[in-house]
Amino acid sequence: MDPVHQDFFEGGAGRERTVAANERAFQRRWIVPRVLRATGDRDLRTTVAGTPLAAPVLVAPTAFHRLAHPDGETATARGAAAVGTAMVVSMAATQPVEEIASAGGPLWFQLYPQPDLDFTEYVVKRAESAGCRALVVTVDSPVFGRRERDLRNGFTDLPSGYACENMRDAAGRVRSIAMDATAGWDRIAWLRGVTGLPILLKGILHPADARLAVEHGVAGVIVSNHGGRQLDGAIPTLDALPAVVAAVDGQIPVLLDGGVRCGTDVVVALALGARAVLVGRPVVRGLAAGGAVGVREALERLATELDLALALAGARRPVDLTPDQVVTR
Ligand SMILES: Cc1cc2nc3c(=O)[nH]c(=O)nc-3n(C[C@H](O)[C@H](O)[C@H](O)COP(=O)(O)O)c2cc1C
Ligand SMILES: CCCCCCC(=O)C(=O)O
Repeated sequence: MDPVHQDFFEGGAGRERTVAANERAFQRRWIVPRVLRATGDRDLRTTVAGTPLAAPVLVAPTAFHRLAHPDGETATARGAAAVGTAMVVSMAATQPVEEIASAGGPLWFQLYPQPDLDFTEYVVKRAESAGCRALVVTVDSPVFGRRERDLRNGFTDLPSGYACENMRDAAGRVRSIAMDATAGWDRIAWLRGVTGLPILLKGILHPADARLAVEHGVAGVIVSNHGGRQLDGAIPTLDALPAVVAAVDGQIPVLLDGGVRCGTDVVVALALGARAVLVGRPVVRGLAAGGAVGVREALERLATELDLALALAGARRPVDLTPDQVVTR
């Protein structure tokens, strides 16, 4: 991969403290296994916002897949479909959502709230028509994070021949993605009025925001700091998870992303109350290494490791894990 593009995929905001801390937070957790629990007949399946998943690991929305592999987002979707999980298509995808949907697996669509409401509605309807089953609204980006690597590399736009294909308006012109610092909770109420799709908010870290999310009728929250690409110094997602889980009090599912790298990480997040996790960079690395097959292998490896870790931790199903099975040292 072009090292400039690799820096885009791997990098984060500021001094990348939060990027590193997301992974480190998992290193500080230890699993306390239960025994003699008859875990022979394991079942990894779960359902989130009406979408059945073969395992509680989804593909996080990440931008610009054609820079990682010529087959782009369609290859990622094929890899996700092969393992029976959902891909969240980024608003900054480099292929049209209709084409990505041809892979056949379940898709959700990620949206940055745009200041132009008519255009926002147009994009949402397009995702709906393409068959997306949920809308993931990214709420941690009122402005764009300062990505030092990209600034150093002069990477400010897509190379010619690439575009954010889901930002085309009705006339076929590609709009720039705006970060809308004017958006408030009323925007979520407005979105609920324009789509029947379940809405999940991505980028929740504070328990008070989790409660507001419940009050605004969303179908789920994703505890996320955008993989450390927005607010450097933001709390690692695993550290934020327990308070968010307590705040929603079982009323809606809580998902988590950031730093999930292996099956035992998934076990820890599930035990602390996440219904499922999403993975960003591991999927992009799989895509860069081997297209759809690379994505499939990255996701398969996580599912296989999760299956093994569940058995060894004494759980037959993800819901059998309990918070007392994780300690922090
Ligand atoms: C290269 C890259 C591009 C991303 N693009 C988006 C995006 O378009 N929309 C979004 O909501 N989040 C985006 N994210 C954040 C991811 O959805 C996710 O929160 C994060 O990658 C999870 O952390 P992980 O990479 O450690 O798994 C991006 C992350 C990366 C690494
Ligand atoms: C203004 C371009 C938006 C691309 C956003 C992709 C993204 O969220 C990221 O973290 O990178």
